Amino acid sequence: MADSAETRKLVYLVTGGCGFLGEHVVRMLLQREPRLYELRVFDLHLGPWLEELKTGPVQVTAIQGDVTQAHEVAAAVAGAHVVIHTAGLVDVFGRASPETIYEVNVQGTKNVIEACVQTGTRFLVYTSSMEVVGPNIKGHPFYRGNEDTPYEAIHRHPYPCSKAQAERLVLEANGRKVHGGLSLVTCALRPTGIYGEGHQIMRDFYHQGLRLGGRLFRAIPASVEHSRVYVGNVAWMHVLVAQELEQRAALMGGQVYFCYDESPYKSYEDFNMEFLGPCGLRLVDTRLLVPYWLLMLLATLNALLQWLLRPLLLYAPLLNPYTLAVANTTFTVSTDKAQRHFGYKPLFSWEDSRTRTIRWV
Ligand SMILES: NC(=O)C1=CN([C@@H]2O[C@H](COP(=O)(O)OP(=O)(O)OC[C@H]3O[C@@H](n4cnc5c(N)ncnc54)[C@H](O)[C@@H]3O)[C@@H](O)[C@H]2O)C=CC1
Ligand SMILES: C[C@@H](CO)CCC[C@@H](C)[C@H]1CC[C@H]2[C@@H]3[C@H](O)CC4=CC(=O)CC[C@]4(C)[C@H]3CC[C@]12C
Repeated sequence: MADSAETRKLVYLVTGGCGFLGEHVVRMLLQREPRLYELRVFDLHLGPWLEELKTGPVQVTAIQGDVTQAHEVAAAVAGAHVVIHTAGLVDVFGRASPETIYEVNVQGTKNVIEACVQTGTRFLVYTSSMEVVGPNIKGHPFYRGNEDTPYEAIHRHPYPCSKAQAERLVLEANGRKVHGGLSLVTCALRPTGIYGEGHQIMRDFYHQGLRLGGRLFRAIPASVEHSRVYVGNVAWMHVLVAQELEQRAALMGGQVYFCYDESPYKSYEDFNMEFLGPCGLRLVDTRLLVPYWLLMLLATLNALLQWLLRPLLLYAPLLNPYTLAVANTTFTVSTDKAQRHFGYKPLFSWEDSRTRTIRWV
């Protein structure tokens, strides 16, 4: 029934569609959007897995392109009903320069907005981040907060600064007239730390644990809690928002939503052990041996080494003053805004999310 030509008429574009989150959004759209006629997957690097999707009832169009190039973005957006903009440079390790991070995250987002306006695309869903809120440079905890919780969102690092700037542009664009005279409807989703199949840092921790004889060493107190969210639920929330934006434009346009599910609040390391434990690793408590000041010293040394070695090679370890500060600051969200505004309920239970992630690791 859903495969008839009359029901399939929507064209979606997913930027960053070959990334960790983007791939899940693409697959979720194919499973859960029966009105889909064409799915355009736009990315700097296209994945070989896209080929297997081309045999289904939906026309899957792979577009190799760069969001920093306005003409490439406009060509991809032209004729799309909905754009889900997940493309971004996720770098808190100093791999890319601040200029490149801004170019991709801010200019890239500007290009997407302008392309919607020029070509008449009305619905834009932006993948923002919890990082636009915090943790801030003062290390203030954000405890069980929601979208309206007051918090001093002051940042210095290029990644959160660029995400905050891009999110503001997207929200300000809500209501702009697009080609044809109708209004643009935008909203932004703010995932907390995403985990699940394809989460590269989780694999890195796993391999590090194997190298250390099946052990990982606790560096952060167990009392520092983080919210985490399963990638399948983040993808589901994007699909649902995209589907509901037209009907609920007045309510949802210009809004931000944290992405949440039933994953437990835990420290970053304890949460990772939910998956790495069943894969044979154990977390050794060495916090009394490695006090915080020593970790900070190591993180600062890493930053110094990165700077000194930059002319010769790229030294970008996981530990630096910024990642240490994020890992060491409580950031948990507790909200039902997405449920109230567009009926979101997690598609995957915590048990499901955990099992799928363990299987992948
Ligand atoms: N991973 C996480 O925990 C979180 C991620 N986010 C956001 O979610 C989005 C997706 O992140 P991930 O999937 O984790 O990252 P990712 O790096 O796996 O995916 C990003 C995708 O964007 C593409 N891309 C990068 N530069 C591009 C350019 N100039 N033109 C076209 N495509 C380009 C990359 O090739 C990649 O496929 C990002 O916007 C990120 O800021 C938000 C919160 C948490
Ligand atoms: C001190 C180390 C000892 O084990 C642990 C270092 C862990 C860090 C690499 C991660 C801790 C928190 C992560 C960030 C957080 O989940 C929020 C994020 C949101 C985003 O939008 C992008 C990714 C990230 C910044 C994420 C990156 C990795 C951590 C800093």
